[in-house]
This record gives sequence, structure tokens and C-alpha cells, in this order.
Amino acid sequence: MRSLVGQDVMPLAAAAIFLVLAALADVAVPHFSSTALNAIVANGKGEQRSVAEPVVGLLVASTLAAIFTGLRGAAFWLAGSRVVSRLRRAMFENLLAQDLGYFDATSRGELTSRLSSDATKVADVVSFNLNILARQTIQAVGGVAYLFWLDARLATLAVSFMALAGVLTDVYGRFARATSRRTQDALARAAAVADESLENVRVVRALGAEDRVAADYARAVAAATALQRRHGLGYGASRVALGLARAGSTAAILACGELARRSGAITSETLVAFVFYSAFVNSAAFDVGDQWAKVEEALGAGAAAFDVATRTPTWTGANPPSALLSKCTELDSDGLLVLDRSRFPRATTCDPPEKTATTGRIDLESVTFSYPSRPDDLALDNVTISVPSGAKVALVGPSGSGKSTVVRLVLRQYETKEGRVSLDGIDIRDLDQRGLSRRLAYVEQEPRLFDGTVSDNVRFGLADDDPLAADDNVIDAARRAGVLEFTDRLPDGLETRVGASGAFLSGGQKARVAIARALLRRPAVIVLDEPTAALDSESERLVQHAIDATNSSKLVVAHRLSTIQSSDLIYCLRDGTVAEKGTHQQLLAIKGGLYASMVKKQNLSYANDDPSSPPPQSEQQQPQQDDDDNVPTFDEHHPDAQDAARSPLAGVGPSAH
Ligand SMILES: Nc1ncnc2c1ncn2[C@@H]1O[C@H](COP(=O)(O)OP(=O)(O)OP(=O)(O)O)[C@@H](O)[C@H]1O
Repeated sequence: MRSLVGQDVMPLAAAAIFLVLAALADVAVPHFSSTALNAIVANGKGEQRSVAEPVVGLLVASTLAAIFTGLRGAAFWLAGSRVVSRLRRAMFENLLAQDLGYFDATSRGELTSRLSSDATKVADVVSFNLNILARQTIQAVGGVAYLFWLDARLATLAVSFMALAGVLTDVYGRFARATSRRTQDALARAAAVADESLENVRVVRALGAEDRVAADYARAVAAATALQRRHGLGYGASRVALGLARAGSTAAILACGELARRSGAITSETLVAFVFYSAFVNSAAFDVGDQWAKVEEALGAGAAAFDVATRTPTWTGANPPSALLSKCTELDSDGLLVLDRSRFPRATTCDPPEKTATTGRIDLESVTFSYPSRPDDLALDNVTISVPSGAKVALVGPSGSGKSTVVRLVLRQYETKEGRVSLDGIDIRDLDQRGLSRRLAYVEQEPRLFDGTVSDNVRFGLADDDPLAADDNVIDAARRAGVLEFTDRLPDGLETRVGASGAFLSGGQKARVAIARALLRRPAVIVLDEPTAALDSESERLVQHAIDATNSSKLVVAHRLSTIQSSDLIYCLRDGTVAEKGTHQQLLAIKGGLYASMVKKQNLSYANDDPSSPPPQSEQQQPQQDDDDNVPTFDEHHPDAQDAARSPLAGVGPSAH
């Protein structure tokens, strides 16, 4: 909290000064009111007292109170909006710095709800509740002092009622804080349901699942509503209790005051002034309770927001897993407030890529790994994989065998449990994350784009002044990845907007943009998770050629085996272990081997899928690796197999570097 408000000391100090001045002016108002009233009553009894004097005093005090109240309100509002914007930034930056296991366990909808609704609650506290709380506290304390000066015994009576109100407020405040936190949690869960459904709205529509999704959301909202109803009843009960305490206070003061007046212990005038002041003080004191309860509520709601803003990511090794925590990340003048460097003492190196020669060799050495959400299941078990400099290495294997997991570990999206992943012999945990992501380009199976133009997306992640991001380079990468083929037909060319998450582009177009993004970076290693699956065979051949023509090492996940037969090395995974390893030909030679059986199955299914292909051959007739010579192994009648045979890569062994 200190770091959140620390930079707003000036507006807050100004707000505090205006607050004190407004409260002092307010405190003077009942004094002048009661003086004027007493003068009017005395004049009615024939005395000659000035009424004008207290009325002028009243006007001056009220005017000053109004001016200072306005200034105070504006200053608190300003501070509140700055604090909440800083809180939101803190939350967002800290989210970007988290280990990715955190996102497996926390839904995006919940996090966006924390960023919007929970943070707003905190803003309200600073803008309104603290402001009113402080003002009423000053007025209550000043008023009580004045009451004691007027009559100590009656003042003690008034204060005991205020203490009762304090106890009631405290009880309600605790209830409000706990309920508010639970309500925000329930709202966050509802937001998660809405987010997931809207993200997948096409699937929902296609499956006709609107009613099911609407019911899920209604249930989630109902949970929040039940808590809000409870909260509302609690609030109502607290208002009744406080109202009764307040009425009791006024009645007791009037009754005891009248008794005291009769006994001569207090004059009528003092009693009138006391009643005026006690009404003023009561109002302030009871408001203090109300505002305090609201502060408690907001603290309950804001607790989750603070958790998000301050969660420490877990990592091992010398450097944190996010470029935001990197020592070489430049901070803006405002500073990244969450990223307080003292919290991240292990961030030791800053190794800009240009300073580190890199050959692009990747090694997984005896890696064992399980996902944080399933700590007891080994996704990889003692896996050793090498990608030599400039080589093309493929990962194949049945669904769930661990191919994508290998990729995630190479990208350092998760931490290995045992063993290590290294780039050029350096443990990737000891590399600066920014440098690592400059050296490794990743193209995923379903490429994600960001709202902006095609060229923005090709450049994404590079600094504006980075020479790599120059227009010529972008055009060259776009040409090699086949992006120009479709942008040249659009009126705005590379400056065409792609829509939210690339919604205006087809799957194949998105894939090309993502490949151009990777090519532009001229990385030491390109990691590809079958990104060409969405392309037609002609475009696929073109893009494959562009990727293979780079000097980068390539680690390719492949489901369609026709795309990787020219790889220098193929690792075949099964149940999180390396079952086979070798070139396409070597693996085919393993009779009854996993790779050979996958190739056989794909040929069969291709043939069955393609109505123009000849009827499937019997298993005995399937093309098999001839032990004596290297005959083609893919179904020659299948388009993919034909592509592969015509491909510039077909059968040429190591790719051109
Ligand atoms: N985020 C995750 N949290 C928990 N378990 C996961 C997670 N991602 C994958 N797994 C599990 O890890 C194992 C390996 O998954 P992985 O995604 O690496 O397989 P894959 O070989 O890439 O599969 P596919 O070919 O279907 O994409 C599977 O059992 C999967 O259920």
C-alpha cells in the first residue's frame, strides 16, 4: 500500500490540509448557529444581543467549509484515480511476471475481474471513504472536545453512546470485510464463466449449448447475489442498531440535560449549545462508523487485488522467468512499482543477445518434469534430447506423449523437476529471459495475434528502434512466409488490421504472420509446433522451404509425419519418454517400431480420407522400409506424400543452413 500511495504524497498532503481546514470550518458552524439562536431567544425576552454577528460568522464558516470541502474532494479524487491506475498496473505487471503454472490454475476471467472490479473498490476507498472518514473523525474529535468544555457529565453520556456505536460498527465491519471478499471471489468466478463462454462463443453456437452456458453463468451470478443479499441484510441490521443508538443518545442527552438544568448544574443556553453540538458530533461519529465499515468492505474486496499485485513468481536458477523482472528491463519514469528489485535478489545477469555469441544448440539433459497442477504425474521422465547447431530435429509421438511439454520447457515456460535445459551449454534458467526470447522464436499450432496491423504483428515484441524491425526486414520476412501473397490483395497491404486476436484473418493467414514474426527475429533456434498444418500444400511447401533455408536450429513438433521426413534427427516420444531416435530412414528400419507404425497408420488414414486415392492396401502390401535400399515410404498416391516427394526437402537429409 505504501508503494501505491507513495508517489501521491503531494496531492494527498494537499488533500489532508484542505480536509483539516474544512473540518475546522465545519466545527465552527454549530457554534455560530447556537449563538444566533440563543441571541434570538434572549432578544425575545427583551435582551439586546447582536444576531448579525453570529450570522456573519455562520456565513463565513459555511463558505470556507464549502470551498475547502470542494478542494479536499477534488484532491482525494485525483489521488484515488492515480492510486488505482497504479494498482492496476502493479497487478498487470505482476501477472506478466508470474510463472506460467500460475495461469494453469487461475482463469483469465477471474484475473480480469480482479483488475477491474476489485481495483475499483480500492479506488473508492481512497477517493471517497477515507476522505469522509478522516473528515468525520476530525469533526467528531473536535466536537467531543467542545462538548466536554460545555459539560463534562453530559459529554461522558454522549461519548458512551458513541462507544456503543463503535462496537456495533466493528462487528458489522468484520462481517462486511469477510462477505465482501467472498462476494468478489464469487463475481470473479462468474466473470471466468462468462469469459470462457464468450471466448468460445462459436463453439457454443455450433453445439447449441447457449442454454447450458447461460445456466452456468446464472448459477455463478446467483452465488454472488446470495452473498450480496446477506451483506444487504447485515447492512440493514447495522443501520437499525446504529439508528437506535443514535436516537437513544439524543433522548438521553435531552432528558439528562433537562434534569441538570432544573438542578441548576447547566444553563438553558449551554444546554441548547450542547444539544446542537451533540447532534453534529453524533452525525459525524455515526458517519465514521459507516465509512469505517465501507473501508473494511473495500479492504476485503481489495485483498485479492493486492494478492495479485504482490504474488511472487516461483523460479530456480539465476534469472527470473519473465523479461519484466530482468535486470536489463528499462523502467519508465513512474517505475514499475511492483517490480521492486529487492524482491528479486536472484536476478543476476543481463545478457543482451548481441553480446553473447550463440550457435543455437539445445540440450535437454535427463529431464524429468510434472506440471504444477498435477505434481504426481510425470509428463516427462528422464528425457534427453539434443538439437545440434543449425540442425532440424523433429519430435513425434502419440497424443499426450510429451511433445508440447518438451517445447514448453525449451521456452522456459515451466521449470524442470530434475535435469536441465541448456542453450549453447548454458542452463536457460541462468539466461536473461529477454535474451532467451530473442534467441528462440516460437510458432505455435494455433498462432495468436494481437489487435493491430499485420506489420505490427510481424514486429511484435521488438523495440521500435530495433534494426530488425525496419520496414525492409518486415517486408522480406512477410514475403518469405507468404504473407504478402494475401496482403498484396488487400487495400492496406501490410497495414491491414487483423482484428481482436486476429479475428479478421483465416487460420492459414494467421499461421503465415506468425512464421514471418519468427523469421524476422533471425533467431538462433526456431521452435515450431506444426504451424503449417493450416496451410494448403503449396503454401506449406513454400513456408517450409523458407524456414529450412534459415541458419537457425529447428525443433519441430509434427503430427503429420510427411512434414519432417527430411529432419536431421527425429525423436519419437511415448508416455513422456524417448522411445526411439534416429533419422526417418533409421526409424522406419525398426520393425514394429513406434515411428514405423505411426507412418503406416498415417498412410492408411490418408488413403481412406482421400476419395481419389486407390483403395487401401493390405497391411502386407503397405510400403515398408526395404532393408536393402531406401524406397519411398509414404503412400505415393496421397497428396501429402506427393508433396513430400516433390518437396525440396524430400530425402535430402540435413536441411540447408
Ligand atoms: N498445463 C497442463 N497441466 C497439467 N497437465 C498437462 C498440461 N499440459 C499437458 N499436460 C499433460 O502432460 C502430458 C503431455 O502433454 P503434451 O501436451 O506434452 O502432449 P503432446 O505429445 O504434445 O500431445 P498432442 O500431440 O495431443 O498435442 C499429457 O498427459 C497432458 O495431459
